[in-house]
Formats: sequence, C-alpha cells, structure tokens
Amino acid sequence: MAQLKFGVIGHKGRMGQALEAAIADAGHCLCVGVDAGGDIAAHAGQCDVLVDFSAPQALADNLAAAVAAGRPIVVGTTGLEAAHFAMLADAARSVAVLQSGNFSLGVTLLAHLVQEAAARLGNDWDIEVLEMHHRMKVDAPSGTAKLLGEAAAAGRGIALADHMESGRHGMTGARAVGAIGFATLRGGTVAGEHSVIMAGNEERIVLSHSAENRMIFARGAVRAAEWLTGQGAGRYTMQDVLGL
Ligand SMILES: NC(=O)C1=CN([C@@H]2O[C@H](COP(=O)(O)OP(=O)(O)OC[C@H]3O[C@@H](n4cnc5c(N)ncnc54)[C@H](OP(=O)(O)O)[C@@H]3O)[C@@H](O)[C@H]2O)C=CC1
Ligand SMILES: O=C(O)C1=N[C@H](C(=O)O)C[C@H](O)C1
Repeated sequence: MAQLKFGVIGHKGRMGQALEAAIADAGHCLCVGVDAGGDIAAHAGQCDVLVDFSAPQALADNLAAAVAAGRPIVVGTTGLEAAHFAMLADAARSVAVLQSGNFSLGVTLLAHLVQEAAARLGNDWDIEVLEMHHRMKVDAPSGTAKLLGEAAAAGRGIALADHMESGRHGMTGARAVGAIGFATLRGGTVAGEHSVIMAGNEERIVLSHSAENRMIFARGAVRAAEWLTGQGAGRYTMQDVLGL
C-alpha cells in the first residue's frame, strides 16, 4: 500500500495519540493534527484522508472541510444524534465517508452475531446492552452499545429508536415487551467492555467483547482509511472494509 498522508482531528486526545502510533506503525505519515480551535479546512487539501475522533460539535466543520478538499473522511466520534447522521449522508454524496462507533474487528463481528441471534429469538427473549468505559468518557450509551442495539433491532426487523429503553430509575413499571435496554457503567481506565444479554425464560445468552487497549480502534481506523482512499463518494461501514 502506498504511503498515505493523514489529517487527524482530535490529535492530542486519547484516540488521536493512539492513531498517531498506528499511522506510523502502518508506514503512513501524519500530515496534520488539529484540536479544538484548530482549522482542518486550511490543511485538508494537503492530506490524502481525514480521520475524526473529536467531538460531535466538530462534525459539521470536519465534513465541510473533507467535501471542500474532495478528501475521504473516517469518523469515529460518538455521541452523534439524528442531525449528525443527516450531515454524514449529505457529505457522502460528494466524498467517501465511513462512520463507525467501533473500529475493532471483534465488535464488527460481534454485531453480526447479535443480529443473527436476535433474528432467531422471539420477543419473549429480552435484549439488554451493558457497557463499561473509563471515567473520562463523556457520552452514553457508548457508540458501540448503540451499534449493537441497532444490530439487535435489525435482526428483529424493528427500528431501535422505537424500542430503546435507557437510563431506568425509580418506579419504571415492568419491562416493555420487545424493548432493547441499555445500561452504562463508568470508572477507572476501562478501554471498552460490551455485553449483549439475551434473557429468556430460565436461560440466558451473553455475547461480549472486551477491548484491552484502544490501539485496536486506532489500527481499525487506519485500515478503514486505507480502504476508503480507493472508494468513490458514498457511505461505507466497517463491514465493507472487513468484507463481513
Ligand atoms: N469509533 C471508535 O472506535 C472509537 C471512538 N471513540 C470516540 O472518539 C472520540 C474521542 O475520544 P477520546 O480520544 O477518548 O477523547 P479525548 O477527549 O481524549 O480527545 C478529544 C480530542 O478532540 C479534540 N476536540 C474537541 N473538540 C474539538 C473540535 N471542535 N474540533 C477539533 N478537535 C476537537 C480535543 O481537543 P481539546 O483537548 O483541545 O479540547 C481532544 O484533542 C469520542 O467521541 C469517543 O467516544 C473513542 C474510541 C474508539
Ligand atoms: O470513548 C471511548 O473510549 C470509546 N468510545 C467508543 C464508543 O463510544 O463505543 C468505542 C470504544 O468503546 C471506546
């Protein structure tokens, strides 16, 4: 693979630093790194690909910079809302865009397994997604938890937004039939723990993934960037990259 020049948004952050190492390990070069207050638009044209692990409020400018420079963009930022997904779809009309809540091989495969299991089990199996992350994480549920919830919903042929239950507290009443529940834990330096629990009558299936180091996300994002530079405008996923 030819050496690529990367533009990293969120460069001084935890993921930005992991990415810098993964970019060097893969034989590529960090062309520019920006953080809050920086201007990626001024540098995007010097890069072959942009990678964004920053904050949701930066997404509009980052996508605009990619579109103006005609460069592909990998988005790993989580905490995205419906308006952000509309921006991603809009940018994908002009450039190649790959957004994922998790760039690890393990979670990409886990999402397949969750979808398959949910498709085979009836609504009498309650689905709950449990996640734990380090104390500094600012969004909840995690992007990965939502990705896994989406996979379960796809398996059931329903829209997650119509069946999501999160942040239970107080007199909640009994669990709604067909709900997909989310629970969030925060503490320490946990890189990322996710379990999808399928609870039936007197039996339970638990499908889990443990991230031991955030380098797995950084390596996955570099692999996604390599793959994306060969693609035309459009919206792509880690399933496309990994051929799953
Ligand atoms: N998809 C995946 O596989 C993964 C996704 N993530 C997600 O990536 C994001 C970053 O995580 P992490 O590195 O741990 O967070 P950090 O807080 O460590 O880093 C965030 C970085 O983004 C920068 N930033 C904040 N706002 C802007 C802005 N408006 N424009 C440009 N840069 C900005 C910060 O700069 P400053 O310090 O100057 O504010 C900081 O350098 C989160 O959304 C996280 O959930 C994390 C791991 C894996
Ligand atoms: O903020 C993190 O650290 C992580 N964020 C992503 C998420 O929200 O799922 C991916 C990973 O779990 C680590």
